[in-house]
Amino acid sequence: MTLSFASQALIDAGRWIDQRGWCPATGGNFSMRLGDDRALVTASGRHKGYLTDEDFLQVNLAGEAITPGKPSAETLVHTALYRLSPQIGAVLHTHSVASTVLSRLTPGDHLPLEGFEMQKSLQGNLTHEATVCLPIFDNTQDMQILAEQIEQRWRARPLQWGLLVRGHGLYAWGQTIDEARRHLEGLEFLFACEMEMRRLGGRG
Ligand SMILES: CSCCC(=O)C(=O)COP(=O)(O)O
Ligand SMILES: [Zn+2]
Repeated sequence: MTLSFASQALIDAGRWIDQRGWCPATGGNFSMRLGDDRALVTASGRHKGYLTDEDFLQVNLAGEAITPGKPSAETLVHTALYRLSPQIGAVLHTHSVASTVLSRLTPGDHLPLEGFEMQKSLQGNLTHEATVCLPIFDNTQDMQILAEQIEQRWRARPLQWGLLVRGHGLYAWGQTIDEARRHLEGLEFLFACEMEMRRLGGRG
């Protein structure tokens, strides 16, 4: 994976995500794996719709910057995911209204989604009849703690596709940037459907 391919892929993803309103007001952060031991991550505090080549830096998988700049405040979540699975090649973190609200409306540690054809947008999911369970973690400003909680839950059972942080947003990932984008878009569609079902009092 070359640096210029990765930064252009994340710039493109940022424009696309911004057009959908999923990263308002500098919210969100993105990364791509550059190899076994490093990743490219967005700099902290940048608007994700207007990223340029200057808005990225490299970090090792302990989350430490190895090129100049201040990495995203949430870098430790990205690097925890890269450590947990060598299959993960890209991570997109967004702050959509649906992920923020639905994660607050849902008690417990996961959001069940069932009965939607679009569950098949998530890798390995072949039917609307299975229940997709998306993990929810309580929000914290301590990224070390959040990263440890993710690692702990992953070791009990590997997580798939993404996770929600309550009242905060979604982390979606994939083997490639294209797969991460598909998981993000599929999950956002499912969240919007679930919100509408709850608003209308529907089931079935
Ligand atoms: C106004 S966004 C609050 C911080 C956050 O949750 C986020 O995703 C952006 O943080 P970063 O340091 O990556 O810009
Ligand atoms: Zn965030």
